Amino acid sequence: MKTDEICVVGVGYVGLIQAVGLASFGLKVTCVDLDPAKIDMLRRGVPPIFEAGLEEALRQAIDRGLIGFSTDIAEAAAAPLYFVAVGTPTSERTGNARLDYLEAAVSGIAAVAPPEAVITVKSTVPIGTCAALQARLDRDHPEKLLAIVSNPEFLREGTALHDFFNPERIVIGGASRPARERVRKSYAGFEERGVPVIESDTFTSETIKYAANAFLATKVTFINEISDLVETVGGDIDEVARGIGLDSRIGPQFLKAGPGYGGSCFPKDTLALATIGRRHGVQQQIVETVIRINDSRRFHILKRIEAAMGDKLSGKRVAVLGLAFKADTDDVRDSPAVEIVHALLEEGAAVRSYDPVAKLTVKHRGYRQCETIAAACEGASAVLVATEWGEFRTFDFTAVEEAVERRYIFDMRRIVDIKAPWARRWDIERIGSPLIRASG
Ligand SMILES: NC(=O)c1ccc[n+]([C@@H]2O[C@H](COP(=O)([O-])OP(=O)(O)OC[C@H]3O[C@@H](n4cnc5c(N)ncnc54)[C@H](O)[C@@H]3O)[C@@H](O)[C@H]2O)c1
Ligand SMILES: O=c1ccn([C@@H]2O[C@H](COP(=O)(O)OP(=O)(O)O[C@H]3O[C@H](CO)[C@@H](O)[C@H](O)[C@H]3O)[C@@H](O)[C@H]2O)c(=O)[nH]1
Repeated sequence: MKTDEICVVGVGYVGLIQAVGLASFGLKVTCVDLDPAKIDMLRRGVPPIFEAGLEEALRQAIDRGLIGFSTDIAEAAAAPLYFVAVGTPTSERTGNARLDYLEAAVSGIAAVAPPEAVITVKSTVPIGTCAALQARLDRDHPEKLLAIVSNPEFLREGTALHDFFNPERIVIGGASRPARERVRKSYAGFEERGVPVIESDTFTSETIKYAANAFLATKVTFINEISDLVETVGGDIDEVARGIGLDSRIGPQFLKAGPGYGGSCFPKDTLALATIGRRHGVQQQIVETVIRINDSRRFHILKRIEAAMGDKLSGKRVAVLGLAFKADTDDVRDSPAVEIVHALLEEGAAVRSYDPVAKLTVKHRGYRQCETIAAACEGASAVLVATEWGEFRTFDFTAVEEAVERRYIFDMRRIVDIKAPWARRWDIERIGSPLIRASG
């Protein structure tokens, strides 16, 4: 490896995008991941995740000879710059983010890295983590003068490559100015385009990441509560959202009412922030309330479905359209759709699901994954739209009218076309709206 090369450790949703993105700038990137199956796929140019544009970008990087893959960190032994993007999942015991993957990765890097190498933490980590890692490196490898830099990631799944190439800001935290500078240089192209760069200490940069996610989760939770109100008092939640979102102080994004936030980040990061607050005696009351409201939302949805189905789900068949936590991704981590599938099965319902890309590994007599919307709807007493995939927006439910047991849709994403001719023949209930009965 040449000394101007970069090593990315942990090539999941974040690391792989980072690696492919940096390679597209002409930088030479070595990717290291513990998972041999993932590395094997990547070597063959096959992305282990579903993400728009990723396959093409990966193949280009391979063809240009700018990206390599390994399960062995020693193969990246001369890199002056490392990016670490390993998972930091919730600890069941503490509620905080687990750091064992990160600590193992940083120890592995420190053992092989050349002197003065920079280890950049892209993983989302509890405030104080980077300072603690720096202290550990200074103690265990004093002769190497290794530097930790915090560089949180803000990409969204489903638009990850687009977000990598169009960041709204770059945050670089670290005690060492030359180390921050080295990370900053790898993003030079963005800065030339006017993307703001925030340089700070690591406490600030780690807090920015948690505060951003907690704020967005709060915004979603706020509109969901207003949506509950609209369901009862009347009105249209999408118009309410538009009406407030046009106020530039509020902004239009993250005001789509739905089943509650999910995914691998918001639930984990809000919980971690609340835990960090408590640990430091500074309770984050807004975030704690947001978590509580969001957690109870799935129960609220289930109650509405139960009420519409005559209070008994046992023995009934439900079609669930969508499994991913949102559209355009295959990620099912903390997916509201998946939680609803589990809840329905627990209530004794039989569930058939369909998702264009996401797959579930649930083994249950009452559960079947289908290859088409029509197959999922076969014999259903309720059709639940759980993820906002484009094909559900345009689907003509005339095609399944004869196949279903009852023409009833519960739309958790407010995307089915209620103005379409077929919609008059169905009972349609949506988050944020009262039941619209079939008009014949
Ligand atoms: N997914 C997102 O949208 C997103 C966005 C911003 C930030 N983040 C944060 O980035 C981090 C990574 O998230 P992700 O979704 O990419 O996770 P992921 O689970 O998709 O990928 C993590 C990868 O790290 C590998 N790994 C674990 N320990 C390793 C080690 N010691 N050496 C080498 N590889 C190792 C795993 O095999 C896995 O492939 C998390 O902290 C997350 O909170 C995620
Ligand atoms: O108006 C909205 C917007 C989002 N959501 C839900 O909120 C969750 C998160 O959505 P989104 O933010 O689009 O997806 P993520 O890929 O989880 O991205 C978030 O989490 C990442 C990991 O930290 C950050 O990098 C991103 O900036 C941050 O948006 C999902 O369940 C969405 O369905 C809504 O219900 N209504």
